[in-house]
Amino acid sequence: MYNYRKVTDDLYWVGANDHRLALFENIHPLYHGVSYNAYVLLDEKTVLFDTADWSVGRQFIDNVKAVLGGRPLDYLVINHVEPDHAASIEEILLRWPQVRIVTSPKAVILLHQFGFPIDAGQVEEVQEGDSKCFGRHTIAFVSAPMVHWPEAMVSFDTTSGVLFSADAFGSFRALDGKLFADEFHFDSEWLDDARRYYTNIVGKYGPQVQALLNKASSLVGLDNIKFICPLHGPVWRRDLGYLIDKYVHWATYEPEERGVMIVYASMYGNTETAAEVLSTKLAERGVTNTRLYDVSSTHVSYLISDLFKYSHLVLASVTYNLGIFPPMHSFLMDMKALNLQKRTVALVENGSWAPRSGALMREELEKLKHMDILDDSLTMASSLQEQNLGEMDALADAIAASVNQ
Ligand SMILES: Cc1cc2nc3c(=O)[nH]c(=O)nc-3n(C[C@H](O)[C@H](O)[C@H](O)COP(=O)(O)O)c2cc1C
Repeated sequence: MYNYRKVTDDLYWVGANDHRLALFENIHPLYHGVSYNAYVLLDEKTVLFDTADWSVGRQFIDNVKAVLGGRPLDYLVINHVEPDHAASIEEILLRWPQVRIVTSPKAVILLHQFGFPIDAGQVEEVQEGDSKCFGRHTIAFVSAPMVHWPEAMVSFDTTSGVLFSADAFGSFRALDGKLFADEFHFDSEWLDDARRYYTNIVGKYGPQVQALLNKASSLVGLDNIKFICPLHGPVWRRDLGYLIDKYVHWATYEPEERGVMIVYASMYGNTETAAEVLSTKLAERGVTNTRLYDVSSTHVSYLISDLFKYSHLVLASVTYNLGIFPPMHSFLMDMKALNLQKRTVALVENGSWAPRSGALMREELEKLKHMDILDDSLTMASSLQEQNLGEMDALADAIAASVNQ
């Protein structure tokens, strides 16, 4: 049974929701599912923008057929070839063999690599600056390299102001029958999923996202964008500035809020206690926009997401066989892989015979850009003791002063 949604008078969402996938990209946990979005434009010509993951292929095809209502499918525009969007291409070609494919040259190479059987004769390659008229609507194509794959492009309908944004502006979480961001309480229901999606999937490519935002501004004009139709998550038709502002923060690695993320690594609870005591002391100094995480039981995608949100970070770690506690080391490696920068960091180390974690974490943090590592730190010997409380107070003072700057 079809279940499509009308976006504008002649544009339809024909995607579908997946609630069964446990790990997105086989890495990132999904507790609220994910949507795979595709769109059909009914102009003089009919145009499908992207397809959907194989897992929702039946629903997707039902939706496309229902919207076409017996009309042929004339064009398939492929903005992004990642299999969670391109997997159903073959199904489209089998059902509408005369369809013509409009995509970037790099996408053609990847389509062949993935074994999606496109015929050279049915492909129309487009470059940045090209546009194509489908009747009433003219679509301009803008390359979006490494947002987040090399072949990615976005398509802008110069007639209706619809930006088909590929994976840009996407989000985890299924749509569950709704579609538009204004049909949700986005801030409370979606923002964390949208941030966790961007920071872990696209976060490394801040400069490339900034380049795309600048192109959208110079080539298209942000005021001319009336709808944002991403490949995951809600469609935006109002308050686009809210979403673009979030992207500007995330792409430039500027924190959204002045607050403190305390991430601890502890085996027997002593370092955990120290992290709690620090959080208490921060609260007593009026710093209450804080979050406390156990690095062992929090999936790193959530830690990365909140690190893009908050201005300050405390890393409290045991020493483990003369090294950093492995889950804490993994978190540091993920920060580096995602180009994380521009944060103020405080360090707490614990060790029972040769504490080293603080120095080792500092070494890793110094490899990141624009990280301000506070001089004040704390070294514990197995557990927090009376003689440590002076250092702990000084550390809390230094963090509070920095947050309140
Ligand atoms: C397997 C293991 C390896 C450890 N390796 C070191 C080490 O190399 N150097 C050190 O000073 N302490 C070492 N410790 C002690 C811890 O760093 C820490 O002091 C102790 O676990 C208490 O902290 P916790 O209660 O937060 O786990 C180790 C502890 C364990 C269980």
